Amino acid sequence: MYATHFLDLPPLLSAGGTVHLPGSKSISNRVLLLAALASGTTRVHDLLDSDDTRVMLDALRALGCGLRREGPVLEIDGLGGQVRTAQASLFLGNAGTAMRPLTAALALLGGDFELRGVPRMHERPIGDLVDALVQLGCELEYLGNPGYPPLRIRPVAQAQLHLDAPIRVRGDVSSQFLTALLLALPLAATQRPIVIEVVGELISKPYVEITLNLLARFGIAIEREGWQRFTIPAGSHYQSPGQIHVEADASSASYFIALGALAAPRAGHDGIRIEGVGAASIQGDIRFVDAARQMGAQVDSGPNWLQVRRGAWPLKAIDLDANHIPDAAMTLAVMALYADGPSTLRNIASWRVKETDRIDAMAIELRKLGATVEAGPDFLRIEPLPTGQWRRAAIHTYDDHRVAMCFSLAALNPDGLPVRILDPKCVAKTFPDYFETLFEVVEPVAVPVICVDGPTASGKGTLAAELARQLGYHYLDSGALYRVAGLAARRAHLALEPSQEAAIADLARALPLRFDAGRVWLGDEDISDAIRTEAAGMDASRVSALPAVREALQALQQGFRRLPGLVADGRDMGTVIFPDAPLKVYLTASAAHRAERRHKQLISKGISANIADLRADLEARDARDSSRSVAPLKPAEDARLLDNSDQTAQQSVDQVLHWWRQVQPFSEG
Ligand SMILES: Nc1ncnc2c1ncn2[C@@H]1O[C@H](COP(=O)(O)OP(=O)(O)O)[C@@H](O)[C@H]1O
Ligand SMILES: Nc1ccn([C@@H]2O[C@H](COP(=O)(O)OP(=O)(O)O)[C@@H](O)[C@H]2O)c(=O)n1
Repeated sequence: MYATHFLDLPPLLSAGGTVHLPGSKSISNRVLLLAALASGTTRVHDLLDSDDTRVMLDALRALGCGLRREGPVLEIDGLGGQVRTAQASLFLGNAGTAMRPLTAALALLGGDFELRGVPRMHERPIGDLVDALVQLGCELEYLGNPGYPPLRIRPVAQAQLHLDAPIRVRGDVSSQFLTALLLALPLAATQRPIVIEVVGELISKPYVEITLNLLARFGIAIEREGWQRFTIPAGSHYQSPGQIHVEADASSASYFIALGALAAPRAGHDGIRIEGVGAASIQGDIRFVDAARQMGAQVDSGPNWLQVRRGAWPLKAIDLDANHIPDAAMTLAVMALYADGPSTLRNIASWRVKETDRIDAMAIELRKLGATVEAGPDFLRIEPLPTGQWRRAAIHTYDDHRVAMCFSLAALNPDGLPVRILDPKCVAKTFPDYFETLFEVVEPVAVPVICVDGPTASGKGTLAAELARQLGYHYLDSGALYRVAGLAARRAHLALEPSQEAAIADLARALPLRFDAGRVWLGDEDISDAIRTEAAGMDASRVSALPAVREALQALQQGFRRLPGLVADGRDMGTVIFPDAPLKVYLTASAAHRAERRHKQLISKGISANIADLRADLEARDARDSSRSVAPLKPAEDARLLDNSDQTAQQSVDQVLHWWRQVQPFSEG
């Protein structure tokens, strides 16, 4: 997951390959609640691991459910319809799929509970559900604004509930209210049937279908008359099915279906293959496939897989009532930029009460890219964005995972512009590794590299590692490779001189080297400290003067150039290894400053050192690095010089980030 302030997606050229998607959020949280209410133990396979499922699991744990993880399987001991903990305060983040059903279940279970979430959760309506529960005789109280969480629930005896008249609930704001009642009311249907009547037109019916489907798996067969009247039979009892598999998330699949439809084919691949969800899915969002086909995508499917290729190009404009695929339809809004005419998404008023007001959010961000968009109370109309008119935009994501994911598709723009996604970690709600998964199947125009070259102890490593951290880029400490080569040669008793050049190069080519969490491994040995001594630096400088050794390490270094970008530090990053890098920095500081820094660094590690010796050593190393015949230490012609003798490390970082913004600007407005 990228926990950076922003993530810059380089322009993308093509896509192809296979993706395995995480489990569906809607199915995961329903299954967790049903397993918790049921009698018996349920083994849940392929559960989604995300913010929303985590808050649900924390809540169930607090309610006294036994939860055990066995590798990829989660075992849940059901409460059998009885509370174990009669009092709890539960934090449910921004998870509507936890807040709504838990409100209903806890109101019926009997206990003293408080339910809270993040500030946005306290702006998401729950009044219609609370009204329905109060009608029934449950005791709920608003702790903040009426109609919204946080809530207080007090115990009531089942005997006090009014279950004879049908329970009426509005269906036109969120289908989650009905889902919550359907999931929870079997608790009270042991003696008599319970009828629920929907007031107003029910939206998002497919999500209710998921609910009914999963209730059936847990032994509860709801009778339905149209979408208006639901009867929970007398004697209903939740029974664990023993094992249950969570399908991959069909809404998450929408980004990859769109990718297959939008991207040019990637050499050696046959479009995008999506594993874990397909034609047999119980999720309503699988019907996104129909919409994508309507826009021109070629989609083949099996029960639990999809294969998507680009068909019509440009895509065909669409005019769609998207009420049946509210979440996935956001992806269509971005696809519409690549269509042959204006597209309209209708009947999407529910977007306004999701993680954010999604109609406004989509309109504002699409306009930032340069698009012409009309936003109505319950519709969105998007004009295609022609070549030459795209703009470099920093996309605000409103703590809404779907905004972040669907705007990543803007990186396929024909103008070859990068896209900045602000607060990329918001994808953790349903798909923590979304960007990593995307990067596995796309081919960028070029992966950006920032090179930091310069003499020893100028602060290259410090600067480069911090830049990489802030940008979410990979980091290459190329000096470490020469240090390891020097160490390996020493251990092999090879003289570090030209007579042994071929042997050292062979050794370097076959190094079983691994970088992991800031440590350097050679085979099974952590050699991070062994290569950091001054003697190891000298040895590195010696082997690095041998052309065959440099040659042997070249491909290894270039292999670090992976999405979303790379910061590389060394001596010849800008001159030899990445000559096309868009930003090259040549970092220097006076010999006196550098000797002093190295001295402090060594002392802080408990290694005794003498400034005069260090200075003599580093000047000798500078001389050798600068005078060698291959890849001598010198600034690339297009490098920006930075003398940081009088700067703090933070000032150097700020300076380079400033240059990077000049090279790669984004408009925020
Ligand atoms: N701009 C700076 N000002 C002061 N000290 C710095 C600066 N940059 C780095 N340092 C310190 O200098 C030492 C050497 O930096 P390092 O990044 O290891 O250099 P290099 O990779 O160029 O050999 C470190 O202890 C680091 O904290
Ligand atoms: N790209 C690189 C990186 C390091 N090196 C060599 O490897 C030695 C150690 O590099 P380093 O970056 O770890 O050294 P410091 O600058 O940290 O002292 C340098 O003195 C160079 O001789 C190189 O030749 N080319």
